[in-house]
Amino acid sequence: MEQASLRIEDLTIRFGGHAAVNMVTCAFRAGELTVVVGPNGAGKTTCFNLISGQLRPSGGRILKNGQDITALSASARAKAGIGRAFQLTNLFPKLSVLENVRLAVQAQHGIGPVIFRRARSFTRLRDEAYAHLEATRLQEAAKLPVTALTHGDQRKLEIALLLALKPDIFMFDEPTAGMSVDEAPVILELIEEIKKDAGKTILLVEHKMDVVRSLADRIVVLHNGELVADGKPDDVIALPLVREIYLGVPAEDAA
Ligand SMILES: Nc1ncnc2c1ncn2[C@@H]1O[C@H](COP(=O)(O)OP(=O)(O)OP(=O)(O)O)[C@@H](O)[C@H]1O
Repeated sequence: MEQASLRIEDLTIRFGGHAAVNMVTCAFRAGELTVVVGPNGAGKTTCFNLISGQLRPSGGRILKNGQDITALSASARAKAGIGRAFQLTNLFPKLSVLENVRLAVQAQHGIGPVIFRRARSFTRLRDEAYAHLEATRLQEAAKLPVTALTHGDQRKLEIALLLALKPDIFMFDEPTAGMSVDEAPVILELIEEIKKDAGKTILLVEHKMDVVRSLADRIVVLHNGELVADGKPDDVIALPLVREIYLGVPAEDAA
């Protein structure tokens, strides 16, 4: 069988006596979009935090392309290709949207935030940054300071910054949360675009069932920190256990 691009084994974290993620084992493959679902408090975000390195597990391990990355810091994991769309905290608020993405592109090329000696390389980096703004439909906001962005545009910028890092594993935690009905489809189309690249592995935490159905190749269900289902969307959604715990309806009443 094809080697998983990302594998978690017996992943566990306890807060006090409570296991927020409990012995979760799961493999993710390139070319596959897995949606992680589960009720509030199921452990989805905690699981993401463990994979991206914001939290250290109490037990278990994380492998990327067969290499154990459990001991790596969050930034080392990002460099290793694990890309997570984050709330915008590391931005330069006085700089424009384009400049912020350009700095991310520059960092990905291993160039620090230095004054440019060569106009040509500067132009190349800026063009690359602009392409990410086009992909996220942010080109009209290119010159705005990041503080002037609407909530929806901030979420798009998170994804533009993620694209700049060129990860091979993409992690999105409710990417359309708080977006208007006009804006959400842009993000979903963008995720569809990323999905076309067979080399990319995508993990998505999502509550909205229409989004889950339209994007998922596979669904993993967490409940009380444990993995309770893992499989093809139709099969998982049809499971009585999933209908009860996730949709909150007895199986016979589910539409
Ligand atoms: N830093 C922490 N300290 C203590 N408990 C925590 C911490 N982080 C998460 N938890 C607990 O772990 C459990 C899982 O939380 P988590 O946020 O991962 O759930 P979730 O599935 O993402 O829920 P939601 O859909 O509401 O975002 C919850 O009981 C939560 O209270």
